[in-house]
Amino acid sequence: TFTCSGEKEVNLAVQDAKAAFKIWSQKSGMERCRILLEAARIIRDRKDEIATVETINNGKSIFEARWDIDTSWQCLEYYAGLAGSMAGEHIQLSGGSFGYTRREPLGVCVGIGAWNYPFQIACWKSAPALACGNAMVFKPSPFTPVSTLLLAEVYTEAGVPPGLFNVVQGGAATGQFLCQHRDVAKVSFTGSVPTGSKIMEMSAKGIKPVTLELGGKSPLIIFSDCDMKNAVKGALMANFLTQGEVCCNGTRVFVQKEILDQFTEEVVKQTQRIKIGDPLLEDTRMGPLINRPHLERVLGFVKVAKEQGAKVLCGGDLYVPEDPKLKDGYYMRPCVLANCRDDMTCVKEEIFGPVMSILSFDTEAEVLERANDTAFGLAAGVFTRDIQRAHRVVAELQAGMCFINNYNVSPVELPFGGYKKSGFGRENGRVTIEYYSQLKTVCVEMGDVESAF
Ligand SMILES: NC(=O)c1ccc[n+]([C@@H]2O[C@H](COP(=O)([O-])OP(=O)(O)OC[C@H]3O[C@@H](n4cnc5c(N)ncnc54)[C@H](O)[C@@H]3O)[C@@H](O)[C@H]2O)c1
Ligand SMILES: NCCCC=O
Repeated sequence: TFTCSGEKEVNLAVQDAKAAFKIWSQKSGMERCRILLEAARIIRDRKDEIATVETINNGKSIFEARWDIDTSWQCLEYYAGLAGSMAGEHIQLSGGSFGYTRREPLGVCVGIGAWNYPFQIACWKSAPALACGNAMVFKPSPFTPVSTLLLAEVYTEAGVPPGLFNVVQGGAATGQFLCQHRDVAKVSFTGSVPTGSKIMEMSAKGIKPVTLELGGKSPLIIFSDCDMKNAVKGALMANFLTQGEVCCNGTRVFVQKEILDQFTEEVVKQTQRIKIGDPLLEDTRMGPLINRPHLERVLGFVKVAKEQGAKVLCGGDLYVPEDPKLKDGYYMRPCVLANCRDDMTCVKEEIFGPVMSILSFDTEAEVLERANDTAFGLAAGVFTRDIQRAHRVVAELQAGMCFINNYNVSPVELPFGGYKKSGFGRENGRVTIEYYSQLKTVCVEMGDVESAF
């Protein structure tokens, strides 16, 4: 049980972060690099312990939580590597005068996280922020408050100044205090579209830049010339990681008519094999959903899908594990829906649960139009052996993160983020440095002032 941080605690956290910023921002990139590398090493060494905490925090399988922790320390390593090479430009002007640019940190940045990847989100935000010389106050979701505290412990042990990475706990009210705080220079948010819109509004009042990593309803397009085995594996990866609670999931699975039956049969077979149960057991691949209201919401989507004419090929109902201690857990069986149409609720709205909707298509032009017919634009995927078609199709897809012949892999070297209502700004990759720093231009006169007066 955690106490929500109120205005007083938020003020203290920001004040402390501000003091730490003064020290941290004066360090050289190489000094910051060494401390971030040490933090990455500590996470790697404590991987099993942190993954266990994450599983208890969120409910995802321990198998998957370990992947999350890997992409977390890798992110710290990646930005540690960039910290030492951040530099401006020197620009020669006439008469020996010149200009130069300095890449400077923003100050105290705020990170606000969702509950599906608590530790990973905190790392994906704090690593580039700290690498650029900023401080960060982070608020995890109140549904998953625990693992981010371990990250604060790790940074402290690695040698960052006290308060450089501060954690406050709470929900909307705490988040609002953070966004409205006058000493906060930037807000990086991961969560739903409606909350993202509120964050942007609050930040606009203080002219604060924002990064918004929001929801999605991403298309996965399977052409008839695909490698069937990989396409089926890709569809499962696109729908059932973290109990389907993944922002970039490819939940609209468009399958070319010629292979619809074969693909569907294989997907259903594999989905029914997913081992559901105690997420701390090594062979479990799907744990419980985040909480009871969310479970009921997801089951509600399946009910509406049936009413609108979809056919449930498997799952979509409550699952009660044999282990009596799990009988009240928020489990459901992963669901595959067939006979879906583009106008159905299950195809239009983000469900954020283990529900795959299969749709059929005839031609490339048709599927592209249907795939892009959404207000979201987070991710998209295509399976085909025709390499020209693969690149032609992704060039047309309105999504920030596109996969060819795979889905939901997260190399930290690649920028991640959305188009349209799925947000803007990026996490990971070199470009994210731009979102956590500002450019100062210095113009140097080597001669006399040429005055108009
Ligand atoms: N694009 C991405 O990278 C990404 C990653 C993970 C999750 N998501 C999205 O997140 C959503 C699920 O997460 P959620 O239910 O935690 O989202 P949410 O929007 O309900 O909450 C996200 C965070 O915002 C805080 N918050 C809520 N109201 C706030 C307010 N008015 N002011 C400030 N902070 C406020 C919450 O306490 C939480 O920490 C899904 O839509 C999912 O797609 C996106
Ligand atoms: N591993 C990336 C997941 C982000 C979205 O939920």
